[in-house]
Amino acid sequence: MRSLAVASPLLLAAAARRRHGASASASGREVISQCWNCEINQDQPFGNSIRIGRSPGSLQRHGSKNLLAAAAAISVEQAEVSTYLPKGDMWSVHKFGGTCMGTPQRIQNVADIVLGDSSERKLIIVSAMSKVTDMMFNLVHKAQSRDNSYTTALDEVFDKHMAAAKDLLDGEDLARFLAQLHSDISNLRAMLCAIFIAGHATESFSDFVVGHGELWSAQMLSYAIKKSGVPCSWMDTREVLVVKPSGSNQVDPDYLESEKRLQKWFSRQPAATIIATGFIASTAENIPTTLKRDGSDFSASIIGSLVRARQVTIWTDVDGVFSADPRKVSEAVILSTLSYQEAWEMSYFGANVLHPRTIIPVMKDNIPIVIRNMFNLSAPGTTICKQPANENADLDACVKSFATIDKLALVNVEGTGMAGVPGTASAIFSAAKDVGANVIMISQASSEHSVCFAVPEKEVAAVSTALHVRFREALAAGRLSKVEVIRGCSILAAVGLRMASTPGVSAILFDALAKANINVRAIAQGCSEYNITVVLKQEDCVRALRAAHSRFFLSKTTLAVGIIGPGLIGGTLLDQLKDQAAVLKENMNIDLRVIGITGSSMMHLSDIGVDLNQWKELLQKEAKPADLASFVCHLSENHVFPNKVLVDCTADTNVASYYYDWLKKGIHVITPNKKANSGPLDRYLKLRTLQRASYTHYFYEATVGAGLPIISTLRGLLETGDKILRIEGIFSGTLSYIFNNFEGTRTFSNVVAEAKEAGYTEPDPRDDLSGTDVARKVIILARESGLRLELSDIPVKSLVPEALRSCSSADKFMQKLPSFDQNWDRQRNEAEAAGEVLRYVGVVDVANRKGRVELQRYKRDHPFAQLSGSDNIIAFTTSRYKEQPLIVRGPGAGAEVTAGGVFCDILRLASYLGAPS
Ligand SMILES: NC(=O)c1ccc[n+]([C@@H]2O[C@H](COP(=O)([O-])OP(=O)(O)OC[C@H]3O[C@@H](n4cnc5c(N)ncnc54)[C@H](O)[C@@H]3O)[C@@H](O)[C@H]2O)c1
Ligand SMILES: N[C@@H](CCO)C(=O)O
Ligand code: NA
Repeated sequence: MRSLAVASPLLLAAAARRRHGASASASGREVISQCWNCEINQDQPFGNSIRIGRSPGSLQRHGSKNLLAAAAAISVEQAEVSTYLPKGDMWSVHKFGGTCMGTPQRIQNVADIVLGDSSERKLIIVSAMSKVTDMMFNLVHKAQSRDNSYTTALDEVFDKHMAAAKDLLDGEDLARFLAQLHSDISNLRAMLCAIFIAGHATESFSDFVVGHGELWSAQMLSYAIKKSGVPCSWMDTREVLVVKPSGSNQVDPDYLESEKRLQKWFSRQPAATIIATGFIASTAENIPTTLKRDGSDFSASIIGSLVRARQVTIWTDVDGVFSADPRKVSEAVILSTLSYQEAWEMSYFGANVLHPRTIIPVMKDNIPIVIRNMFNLSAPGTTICKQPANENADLDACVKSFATIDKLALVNVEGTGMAGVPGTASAIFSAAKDVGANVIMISQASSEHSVCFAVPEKEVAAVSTALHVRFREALAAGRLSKVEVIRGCSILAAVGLRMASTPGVSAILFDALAKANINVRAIAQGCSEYNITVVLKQEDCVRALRAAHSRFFLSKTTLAVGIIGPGLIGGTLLDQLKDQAAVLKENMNIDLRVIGITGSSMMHLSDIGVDLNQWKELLQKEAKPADLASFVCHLSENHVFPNKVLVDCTADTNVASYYYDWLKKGIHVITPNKKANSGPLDRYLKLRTLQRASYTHYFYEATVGAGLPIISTLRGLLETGDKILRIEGIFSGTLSYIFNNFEGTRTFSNVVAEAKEAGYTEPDPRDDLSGTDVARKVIILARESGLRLELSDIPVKSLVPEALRSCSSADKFMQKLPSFDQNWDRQRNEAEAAGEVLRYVGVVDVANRKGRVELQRYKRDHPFAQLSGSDNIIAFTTSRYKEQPLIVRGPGAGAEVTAGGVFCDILRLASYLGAPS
């Protein structure tokens, strides 16, 4: 005789009752023995099993339902309720999913979390260990396909749990668990054998097999908790949760009946910590069933509602609910709160939040659900609750999240014959329903000339055919002009409860899409206003998502920065940005992201921001050949960041020639490079005109006096109506240093080498010695003051010996310079004999519309003779500062001060863009 063993949790319950002193129903046992000729094994530590001594043929004859109904008979006849289930704030409910229960160590961590919760009463819902539910489904699948490898697959299930238990438990607890596991596995083996023979598993048989994963994980966790001395019971939720099937793959909880059963269960086992199985339940007839997809979350929510818990915490492996899919939007942020409706909307759109039905049970009692990361306990998680009343009503905060759905098609039904004709919409959608298509969004303009709706792309052919059939006559008669299908569409949805009744939200959304050059095919917004749905081309979807997300979620003063020329100044700037970025973000809400660095040979690009701690290595190891055009494209086509700036730290005329194009593209420009402002006048004027006419900014403070506030001082004077008469001074840090230090102790060429070494000179020091660099500064200030001068209009006294002007490189020049030292000694001695010093000065003679650059001798007590180091001194003589000029003095060259000046311009830009002051 073959022996088949079946364990029903309801029978387990009966045994549990016996352990607690209640008597099992004789009638229940009778039904079972009639059907199965079995004996109830009462020795099992948890629940029991029934040894069945009849051929498997009777399984089909009587059907699984009879068996399970028999068990029901036992369970329905219960002992009197003696202890009432307390309800309310003392309860906290936790749910741990399969990943959280994935290994013995994780189960122990779960136990620690549970033990760490100081709530008076705790109910913990657990899923099966990760992958176990799939393994169990696979067993059923194999058995019913008559694949006898189900037996080895069952061994794997056994091994997995045995290994986990051995790791986690010891002594008597381990022995009891293993005995139960053995017994369950042998029952399952028998049941699978029956399924194998029948070649078929009923849904309830399948649910019964599959639910074992939860039974084992719940028992293991309860032992693990007990091990630390805390009393703890485990609950087979099939004894408690009663659900009714409702349509395809859905069930509705029967709250009244479930509450009654929970009361009863609790009266028998009034523990303060209860570990309950997720996912599984039973029908009103006590047939095992499951809560279907994401069932454990649903279990937690239903049970949370039954005990009116203070909170339901869903533990998972992410820090909370993101504002958008983080795989698509690296900038996505964790939301601290979400209303029930928002969570609902988002989960509809495939955001991995919670299944919408999970929210319903807790929503009616306003019980918050908190999503927490079990692997990052420091993350506070996302709380899903009733909309907090005093939440900040900032326009940008109205949108909580963005979601997308791909692989859709739009169907557009168009024609003049629809307007004012009742029933057209009904006919359209009943045609869609008839072919089982799921309509995802609908849009109809009030002119009623067209109705458009989105369906999954795979369903559109059937919908289109159905519509052509349904409207054959209308199409033939011309009342409808077309039934059109547009494939390759996606939906972008913006979700937020506060969008309702807040003007301007959709304007911001559509503005962001427009700026990213994205065409919107259809729009829908219901009058609940929780959701704005936009249909667009699928290939635009991620770009649209990023553009919209960044517009609502990034700080308004997030700046994407492209650095051109990471040499002395550019490199120092990158280091300064690295050191200061966190402070700026924290204190001023300015988020600076360097998304590209290009030198003359290599460039490194990043979509979200280069790690500035290793920019040098990245530029060597993760770089591609430099290409300015694609560098600029990388910046301009980035739709994550709303504001972009190119910082030109080269001395290159060619790079400077592109500023106009960049400004035209809406990219701001900042530079210490003097070439654009001192280049051809017409180009300069064109650039400034464009800049004035647009809201794109161009800053170049470091072109004169490095970090000293020269340009800004001049602008301040001009803009407030002062009249500039004359600007004169020492504009060259290099030449200042040279003449401040050329005092007879070192040779002239030595001092030049020192200036180069100190980083004061231009890449080629001849640009300084020739006076060209000073002439450029004079031109920049002259033009700023309104003079229309060309560089060639400035007479310049060059200090570069005639013979060295054509030297092929800066290095060769430096090598040959010592041969001219004697000449310099002579000039210096002559000046000294007259009590004077040499100084190289620039003059902008605004009154006479002229400029000049010259080597002059000054008396030792003249302010220009008092300088040290690389000091610049600039004197503004104006209508207001006539008697005494306004003087700005300080180091006017060098890496730190120059990069600091460029950095200042970046922050100036941020404040123009709305950063706090
Ligand atoms: N050194 C100072 O004290 C000072 C002060 C004010 C202004 N500036 C200006 O700052 C700028 C940079 O000076 P620096 O001392 O850092 O020079 P640098 O030679 O050290 O750096 C310039 C960098 O630009 C790169 N480069 C050149 N052409 C390029 C191109 N077409 N594309 C990409 N990269 C390119 C070079 O490879 C180099 O890395 C110059 O315009 C200079 O006039 C310097
Ligand atoms: N080479 C320049 C740098 C500052 O523009 C100087 O020496 O002044
Ligand atoms: Na300056």
